[in-house]
Amino acid sequence: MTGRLIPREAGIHPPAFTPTYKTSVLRSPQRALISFDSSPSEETGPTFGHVKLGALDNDLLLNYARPGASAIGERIIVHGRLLDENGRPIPGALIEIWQANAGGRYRHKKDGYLAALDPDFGGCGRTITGEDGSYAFRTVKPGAYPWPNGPNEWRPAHIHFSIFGHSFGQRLISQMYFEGDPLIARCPIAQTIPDKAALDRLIAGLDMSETKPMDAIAYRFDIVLRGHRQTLFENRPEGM
Ligand SMILES: O=C(O)c1ccc(O)c(O)c1
Repeated sequence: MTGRLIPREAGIHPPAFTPTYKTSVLRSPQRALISFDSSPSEETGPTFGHVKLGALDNDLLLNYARPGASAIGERIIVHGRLLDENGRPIPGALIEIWQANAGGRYRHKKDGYLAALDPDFGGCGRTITGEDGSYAFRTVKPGAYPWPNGPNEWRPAHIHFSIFGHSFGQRLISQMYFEGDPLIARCPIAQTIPDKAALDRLIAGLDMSETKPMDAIAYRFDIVLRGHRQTLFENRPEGM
């Protein structure tokens, strides 16, 4: 059964044109947006259940490391659940992450930051959500890094997330921040989000219950795919 894609809530998502985040200026549309009804190309999508992931794909501590080695940095577990706007789990969705290393440097040819590359850290991982929508990664806490948006601007520690839900229109790309980081309040990218509660939902909380004693600290990050569902649920009236 297919259903309409529900448009984004404009008041929650950051506006495209935010001059304090300089690169948004050239990237943002110059004309008013036009809305089209969704069609099968948005309402269908790939299914990932058949994709054979590698055993270490969700383990960034080891997936780029030399045999016997492990990435340098604060060892963390990032876990949570992928939910629809009614709080129901979304199973079988592909979650991909990418991030800087513990020193704040990406393994990317365009990243020339002074911090050293870690030979045992690549910075990319992927996983598929379980039946209960749950997912987990093992990684290092990324470092903050400077960027040329202004004379002295630093990105808070963050992990990039891409989520493929059950239709192409259910794609979400976002960033996860860490509880207690004073750079979040100073970040022009995070501060493009007009709604304080919506920004709070991008901040993972320390989760002692999933921490592995003497091994890794855990953060919980639940992801809610709002308003883009393909499948209609029985208790959800059409058009809601
Ligand atoms: O869009 C950008 O310009 C930009 C710059 C630095 C970042 O860390 C980032 O995630 C985006």
